[in-house]
Amino acid sequence: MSAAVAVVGAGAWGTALAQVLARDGREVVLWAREAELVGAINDDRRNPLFLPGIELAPSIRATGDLAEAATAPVILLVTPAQHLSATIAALPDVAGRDLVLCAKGIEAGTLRLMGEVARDGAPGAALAVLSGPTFAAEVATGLPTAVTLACSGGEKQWDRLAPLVAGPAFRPYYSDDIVGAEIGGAVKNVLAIACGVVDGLQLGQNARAALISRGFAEMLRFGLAMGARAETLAGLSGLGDLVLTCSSVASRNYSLGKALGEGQSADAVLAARNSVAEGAHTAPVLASLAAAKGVAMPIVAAVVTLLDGGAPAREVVAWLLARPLRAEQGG
Ligand SMILES: NC(=O)c1ccc[n+]([C@@H]2O[C@H](COP(=O)([O-])OP(=O)(O)OC[C@H]3O[C@@H](n4cnc5c(N)ncnc54)[C@H](O)[C@@H]3O)[C@@H](O)[C@H]2O)c1
Ligand SMILES: O=P(O)(O)OC[C@H](O)CO
Repeated sequence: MSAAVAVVGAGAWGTALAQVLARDGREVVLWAREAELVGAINDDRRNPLFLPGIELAPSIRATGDLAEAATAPVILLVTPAQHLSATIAALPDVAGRDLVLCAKGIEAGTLRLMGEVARDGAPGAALAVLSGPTFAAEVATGLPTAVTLACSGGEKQWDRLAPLVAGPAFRPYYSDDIVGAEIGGAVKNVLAIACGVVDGLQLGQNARAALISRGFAEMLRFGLAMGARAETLAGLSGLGDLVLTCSSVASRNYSLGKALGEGQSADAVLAARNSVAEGAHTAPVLASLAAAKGVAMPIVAAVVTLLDGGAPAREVVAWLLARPLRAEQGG
């Protein structure tokens, strides 16, 4: 008999989500791309590559067989955004299943949001997006948080998914705004890099707060142009995750930005990591998409310049501050 739920991707977030779903002995199948992780999870109850130091629930069963994971009626897709399309293409037919998208990013080249990638790759599946302020290590140790669970299938789909996802310390809130939930998670990663730069340059807490606020204005402008609802962007998957990710070195995106502000190059920082910093991939794609929609996103443009090594961080900040004065609200 197949498990009630499968998690595809055993990085930090997929492993933490498996831990949430596996409460009360529920069997969860966790697909790991790395063969050594299958043994480590099944035999040692550990994920030493991506979530070290956490003992995993006994009802999590790792597999290296994607087809086996795909037999579950509910499948959480937790690969990095740039690998979602290839992962879906490798799945057997998942028509009629619930696919819960958990990656936060926009696909390079095609400029597709994760929902578009999944709709194209798995046309008959019922899509949902799970997104919010969720550092994997905190979630895996049972610290409380709340997320947006946006369901393309409306309340009927929510009734299927919410009881699976919700736990004593993991509280989903219903939405039907798939695009809004996706955009918050993708854009906040780029803005977190910018916040890290501000802190790497030691520009002060006022500057960080100002940047979060002006960054949110960019997220809102872009989101509205893409068809998102303002209240979704102001919720857990938008502002909530932005505040989290812009405030802590536990964020891979923020810590990348901090290193840039301290004078390191993006290439050097990323080459030393095995974990993903989605904002580095999303930034140029987001800048292209915003340009195509006629949406001004100066902070995002500044992050693109910094990631490319196009100018020193202090110069990029000076450029941002010297832009023409304008009204706080508006495009
Ligand atoms: N870590 C978190 O706290 C957290 C929280 C919420 C959302 N997310 C999102 O979840 C997604 C996954 O991030 P993560 O933190 O679990 O990853 P991670 O940085 O912990 O691990 C990297 C992951 O990338 C996978 N990978 C590498 N190359 C691949 C390929 N060619 N095909 C498929 N998979 C490949 C690895 O197997 C591994 O699962 C990202 O979009 C991230 O933004 C992460
Ligand atoms: O470590 P980050 O920057 O990828 O952030 C992780 C999560 O998205 C926080 O919600």
